[in-house]
Amino acid sequence: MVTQSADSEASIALVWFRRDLRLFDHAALYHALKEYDQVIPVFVFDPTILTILPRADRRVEFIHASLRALKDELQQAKSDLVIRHANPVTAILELVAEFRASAVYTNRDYEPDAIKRDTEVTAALREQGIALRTFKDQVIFEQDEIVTQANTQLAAQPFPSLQELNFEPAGLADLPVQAGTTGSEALFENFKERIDRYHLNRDFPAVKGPSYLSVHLRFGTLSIRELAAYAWREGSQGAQTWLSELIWREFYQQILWHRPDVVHHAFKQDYDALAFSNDEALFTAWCQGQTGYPMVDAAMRQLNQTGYMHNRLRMITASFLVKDLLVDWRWGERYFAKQLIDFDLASNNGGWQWAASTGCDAQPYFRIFNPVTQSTKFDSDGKFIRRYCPELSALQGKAIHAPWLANQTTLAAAGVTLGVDYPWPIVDHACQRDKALALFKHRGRTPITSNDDSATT
Ligand SMILES: Cc1cc2nc3c(=O)[nH]c(=O)nc-3n(C[C@H](O)[C@H](O)[C@H](O)COP(=O)(O)OP(=O)(O)OC[C@H]3O[C@@H](n4cnc5c(N)ncnc54)[C@H](O)[C@@H]3O)c2cc1C
Repeated sequence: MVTQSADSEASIALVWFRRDLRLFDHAALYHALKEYDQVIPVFVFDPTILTILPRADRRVEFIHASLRALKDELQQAKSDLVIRHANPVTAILELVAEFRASAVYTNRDYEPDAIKRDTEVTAALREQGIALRTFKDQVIFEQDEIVTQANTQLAAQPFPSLQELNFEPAGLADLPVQAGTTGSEALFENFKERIDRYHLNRDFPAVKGPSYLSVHLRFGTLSIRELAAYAWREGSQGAQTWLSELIWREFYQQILWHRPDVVHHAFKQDYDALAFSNDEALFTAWCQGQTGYPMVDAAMRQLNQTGYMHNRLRMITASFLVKDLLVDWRWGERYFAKQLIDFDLASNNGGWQWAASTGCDAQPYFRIFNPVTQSTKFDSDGKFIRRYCPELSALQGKAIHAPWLANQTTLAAAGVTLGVDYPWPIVDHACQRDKALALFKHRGRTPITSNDDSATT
């Protein structure tokens, strides 16, 4: 498919992989293979991004393992992946010179920093008379394209270890997350057996309802077109609901593209003035899963332990942080960004602004999730809570959702002493809800009363 030892007559293009770590249905690769005699696949680890990450980062480990798989696949096709650890502008220019390439093909990335990087690379390449050709690949409404083309042998290229990149393993091997296209294919095959029941099961964190494909969508170890086409063909109610979720992802990517200011500001600009109290102790308790609200705590511990959180729980914990703890949604957004393996700027920002009622098409501010009602509704027998809050596992009945309401006998029978084994609630929901309503209604102006129209869900 791909060659390095270019003969002087052959036309050569680089294909620059970024968040599209696969060979199947890859727009830039498809076009490069069609238009050039020889194609050199390359990947660049950008030190500017890597240096701000912790040394053990599950995402870096996922990318590293997915690159290993991509490289193996290319080597089986008598090709290879060329990897550099350098500033992308410098690295791409050097690779162009090294391989005497006359074009660079890549798939578009819509994040503001990526757009800036690509603008710089485009300008630097233009000075050399080289084009950076970019393609839509991450979005749904694009044709399916299948890549098959054989070519000559490529000399073996080195593969840097995590240590050489100044990282260490972050425990990915202990999680049910398999990198690369092998991982995405196995998950997707499994999900196909469940897709028809997706609309029934997707909201219950103790049930294997969703696809768990988000990390693969994030790093392009599967094709969004393949998923959308499958759901469309399948056509069942479950498949249609799932397709609409894929479209939410698309929607948030479009928002980020058209309104890059949402990275730092509320989409609805008058909500930028919200005067959150930002209590650091409350924020820390939320991060650590020690709020005294079992559903919130189980969710935060799932995030901390696995790098994943169920969608229903992302909504509950985000709402709790903003509307119960009165902490700025950007604090929570940043914490999720650090912890989620599937962290995606567009979806994370969109999800947080939705929950905080500051976003486009967000839930109205007076809809405030009641964490106990949500818990009773979506984890009725407490199975999910018991998995992540084992100290509560012997609590029976409704007490699992609100231990502080249980009588002393029930708590003692379950071996739970509040304040010792498990925290008392760090805030009173009813009281905080009134404060949140007043805060949102007056948006930074002096609150007068909290006698608002409201709804509780
Ligand atoms: C506060 C908050 C933060 C979030 N942060 C992220 C994030 O950083 N990265 C991320 O991929 N998703 C994020 N989401 C969206 C959603 O929670 C996850 O995509 C989903 O839980 C991933 O699990 P899954 O792959 O099993 O989803 P499934 O239910 O199987 O859905 C399939 C795919 O559709 C897309 N999708 C589903 N729901 C949404 C949604 N509400 N918004 C955008 N895309 C969606 C995802 O790509 C997902 O993989 C966030 C949601 C909220 C409320």
